[in-house]
Amino acid sequence: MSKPQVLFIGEPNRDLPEFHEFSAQFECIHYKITSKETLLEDLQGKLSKVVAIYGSWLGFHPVGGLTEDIVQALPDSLKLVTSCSVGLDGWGSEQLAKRGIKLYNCPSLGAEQVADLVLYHTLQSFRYFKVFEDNFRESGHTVKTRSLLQSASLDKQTGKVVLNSTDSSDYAFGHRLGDSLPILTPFGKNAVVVGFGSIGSRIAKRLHAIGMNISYVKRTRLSSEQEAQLLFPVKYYASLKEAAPVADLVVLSLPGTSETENLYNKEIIDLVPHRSRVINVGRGTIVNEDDLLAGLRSGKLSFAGLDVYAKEPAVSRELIERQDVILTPHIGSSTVENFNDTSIFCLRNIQDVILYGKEGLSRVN
Ligand SMILES: NC(=O)c1ccc[n+]([C@@H]2O[C@H](COP(=O)([O-])OP(=O)(O)OC[C@H]3O[C@@H](n4cnc5c(N)ncnc54)[C@H](O)[C@@H]3O)[C@@H](O)[C@H]2O)c1
Repeated sequence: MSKPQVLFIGEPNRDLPEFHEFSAQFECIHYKITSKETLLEDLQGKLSKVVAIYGSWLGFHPVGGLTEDIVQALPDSLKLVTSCSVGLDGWGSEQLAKRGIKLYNCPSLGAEQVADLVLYHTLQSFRYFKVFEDNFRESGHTVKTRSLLQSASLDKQTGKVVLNSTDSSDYAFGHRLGDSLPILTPFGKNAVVVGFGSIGSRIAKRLHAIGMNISYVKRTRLSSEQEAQLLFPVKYYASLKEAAPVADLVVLSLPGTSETENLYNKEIIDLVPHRSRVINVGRGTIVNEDDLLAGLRSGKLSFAGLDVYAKEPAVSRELIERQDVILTPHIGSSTVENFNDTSIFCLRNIQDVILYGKEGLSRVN
């Protein structure tokens, strides 16, 4: 008897024992999406018997996501689509539901990793280690580097450090970047974590560990038992607008939805303290990048740490060139452990639904 066919539009780790078991049970079709036309043709032709799609991380993004026309072309045999990602943008959840096809994402298996990245951005946001390192690599001299940066200035308009080459020989402690930017410790400063789910709560734990006071914004407050279980003190705010006046640092760890679009905008930037900082690991649409850049140019904001972007995968040139902005290419959860864990989660869901008649975990439609 022939094995049920599963379409892989992204690669799992084929060395995993779980994949070996899976490939003994299923006919695995490894497929590269080249164009929408070819995909639509193949779905009606050589892929017309697949029972499940392993969507991996990228899914159908190369052809603009699981759009209505692709969903309509999916074979009647198809029972489920799995995504390794938490985010649901581009996965055609509602259209799939209309055709009776189940969509599964992965729960936040990489939440710890995303929180690690926020810790990195937070340390950068107060200490500017990267600016020091970049200049140190140029000069190869510890005191000279600190002296150069202490006598430099940060051009707020461009976000670039402008070195003053005539004054670099005096001893400098390294506690200032030019006249305008003091290097501060995060210890004792206020972090406002917006979106207090799997990732947000782990971010809070790390930022508490470096001495920050933690406030959180969530639609509904945690119960007093849930707050006690965190094992560190937290303050609740019902909205970012209410929390903004205390926010030395705002961390955004929310999904990208119509409700969260432009949540961090000029109105919020006007409310935060002078030299406030922002880190976004949620989705790019949450930050109004024009307002963010205006905030940096005016000096109201002293730092932005971004892992996600409004027009991802593209990033604005001005963000790239500014030294008061640290950019990472959407790698918050990108570790081998998370890659493998999410693969195994998706493979199990396919086995459970197709072979064992179970419901599967983390169904989203
Ligand atoms: N940068 C990365 O690599 C990376 C990796 C994984 C997830 N993410 C993003 O992080 C987001 C959060 O992930 P998670 O695992 O913590 O999800 P989660 O569902 O556990 O938590 C999301 C939290 O946001 C809250 N929320 C949603 N809308 C809100 C609003 N309008 N106001 C206040 N709170 C709101 C929810 O109530 C929930 O507490 C994901 O949706 C995804 O977009 C990014």
